[in-house]
Amino acid sequence: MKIYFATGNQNKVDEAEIILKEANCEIEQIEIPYAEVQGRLEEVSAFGVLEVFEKFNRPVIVEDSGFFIEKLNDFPGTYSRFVQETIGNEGILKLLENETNRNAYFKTVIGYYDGDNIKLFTGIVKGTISTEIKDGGFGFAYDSIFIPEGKTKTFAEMTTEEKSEISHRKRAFYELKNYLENL
Ligand SMILES: O=c1[nH]c(=O)c2ncn([C@@H]3O[C@H](COP(=O)(O)OP(=O)(O)OP(=O)(O)O)[C@@H](O)[C@H]3O)c2[nH]1
Ligand SMILES: [Mg+2]
Repeated sequence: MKIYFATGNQNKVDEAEIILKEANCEIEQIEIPYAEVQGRLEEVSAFGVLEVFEKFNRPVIVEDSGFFIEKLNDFPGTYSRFVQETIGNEGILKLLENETNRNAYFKTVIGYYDGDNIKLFTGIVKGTISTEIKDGGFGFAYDSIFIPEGKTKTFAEMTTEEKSEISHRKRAFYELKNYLENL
């Protein structure tokens, strides 16, 4: 089955392809921009997929993800991209300097629309923020400061395949796959 994925983020496409490889799903990235409403991930994905469908007229998905830090009241959340591009991981580590509560999680919400009904598929992975940047050359954005629970390496120290075994994106795309297989 082919899934059209409206995103400007190649990292997401690469991970989705790895996640769905053995499910004979083909991912085709389409570059149809959409407004990201100010709100929760669910709202960004729901409004975004409607806007993309209006222009594309075929079943399509969008994905909105965010990084949520417990001690900072779930900051940066839906502003993750802006925060990554401004203060970056060094800034996040500065905000958490000498902080013992380093709990954080990634969340992905995929919005799917085929003209009939909108479906949202969610994936969450909990973990902690490292005390220093630990970059093994993999991943992107916050991956080099995020240690998923039960692991000792950051996402950026794991290969994309290893990350995609447990990531928020894996969990959301598997929910989508299961839904599409039973359509
Ligand atoms: O370390 C990370 N590991 C991940 O697995 C991950 N997934 C998303 N993000 C970051 O969170 C923001 C999402 O924003 P986002 O969902 O709007 O994506 P985006 O704007 O990059 O692409 P698009 O799909 O909207 O075109 C952006 O800063 C992404 O870099 C991640 N950071
Ligand atoms: Mg975005």
